[in-house]
Amino acid sequence: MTGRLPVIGVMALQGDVREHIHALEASGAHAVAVRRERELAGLDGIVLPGGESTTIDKLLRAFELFEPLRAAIAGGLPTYGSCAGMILLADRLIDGIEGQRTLGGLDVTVRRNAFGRQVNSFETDLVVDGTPDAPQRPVHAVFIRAPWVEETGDGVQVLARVPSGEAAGRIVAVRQGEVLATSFHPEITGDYRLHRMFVEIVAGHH
Ligand SMILES: NC(=O)CC[C@H](N)C(=O)O
Repeated sequence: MTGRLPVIGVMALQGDVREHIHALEASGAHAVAVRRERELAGLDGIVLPGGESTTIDKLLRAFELFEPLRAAIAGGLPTYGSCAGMILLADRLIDGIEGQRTLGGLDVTVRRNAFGRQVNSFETDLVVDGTPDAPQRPVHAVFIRAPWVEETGDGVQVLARVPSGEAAGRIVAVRQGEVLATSFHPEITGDYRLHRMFVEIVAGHH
């Protein structure tokens, strides 16, 4: 794709869409909001932002975007899901609400709201394999009613685990081919190394 910026969509049904658009634009991509099936055409990659996965599931169906997006991801569209986006990418979900569906694409089991009520939201520094300057420079990770990855399939690389505390060792960043997911929200910290990593995955895909 020499000569042009990769075009990366941000699913814009709910959640922190603007922050992801800003992070992508700051990371060498052209970012566009996606609400309709036709807006999937011509994308080199897509980001599924955080928000509330049960609401996003309903909106995906209301906007008739569920099936086209599922098919695009299954067809190899590079995808990055953060928090609720990680839930949407999970092939298997624990603690979803009744009837909640996921788009799938990532061979993992994800536990929704995994960190429990006491530690609903917290922040920690962690090393994310594959980010620029890792392991010397950890990523400051913000978790908001976050999921974790309970189990990974064969082709899934674990990029980060919670370093300490009650949830020490829990998997919070994974990659499978061109699909990337984090339990946390790098779009709100001003450190865009995860977005840069995703833009590089997208650029390398073509
Ligand atoms: N910050 C987030 O995206 C939270 C995810 C939310 N708990 C859900 O189930 O979708």
